[in-house]
Amino acid sequence: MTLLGAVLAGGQSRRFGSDKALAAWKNRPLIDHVIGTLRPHVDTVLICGREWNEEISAPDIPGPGRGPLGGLNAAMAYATCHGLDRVLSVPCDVPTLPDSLLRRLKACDEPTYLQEHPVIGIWPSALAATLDRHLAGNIRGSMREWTGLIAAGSPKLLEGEQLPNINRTTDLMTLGSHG
Ligand SMILES: Nc1nc2c(ncn2[C@@H]2O[C@H](COP(=O)(O)OP(=O)(O)OP(=O)(O)O)[C@@H](O)[C@H]2O)c(=O)[nH]1
Repeated sequence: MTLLGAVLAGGQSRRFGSDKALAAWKNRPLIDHVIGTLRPHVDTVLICGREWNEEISAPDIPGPGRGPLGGLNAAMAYATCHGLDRVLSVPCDVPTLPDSLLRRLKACDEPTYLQEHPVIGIWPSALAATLDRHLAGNIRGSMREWTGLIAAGSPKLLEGEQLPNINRTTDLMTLGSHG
């Protein structure tokens, strides 16, 4: 089964105070850490909600302001158009995604998201039309609402798996140079 890796990289970064995808950690922007971790797991990487260097990118559908679901909708549309069976979505602000988590999600046949961070999930492209319709009727759909609608599975992190999510500059300081 073919897999599109979608890096959800739009949003406002209000809590961070500046564009957090570009914030440097270990001398590289957060988004580059995420791309580097995701790439070995997928057939194609798509950056959703911004253009980024030479990467393939797509604007949110139906437009900006819909939150992460607008980016996921763009990824589902891209996967459908390019004959990719599934989408593995990740945020741009978790620079140390555990490989074990990505492997576990890839092994799921049904739509599945991580309970602690619903932006991280695996979605069959066959759900593209359902998501598109859902967003067409919502001002700003929430991930929780979407996952409830499709009755997606929701495993938790396993012991030892950590997900340092960077929302504020202090989160980056807490992460330090380890991780
Ligand atoms: N493509 C896309 N991604 C988004 C959008 N909003 C948030 N994201 C991504 O979803 C992930 C989680 O985002 P949040 O931290 O909840 O939201 P944010 O807008 O980035 O930050 P805050 O303004 O502080 O809430 C991050 O990877 C964001 O880049 C959006 O409208 N479009």
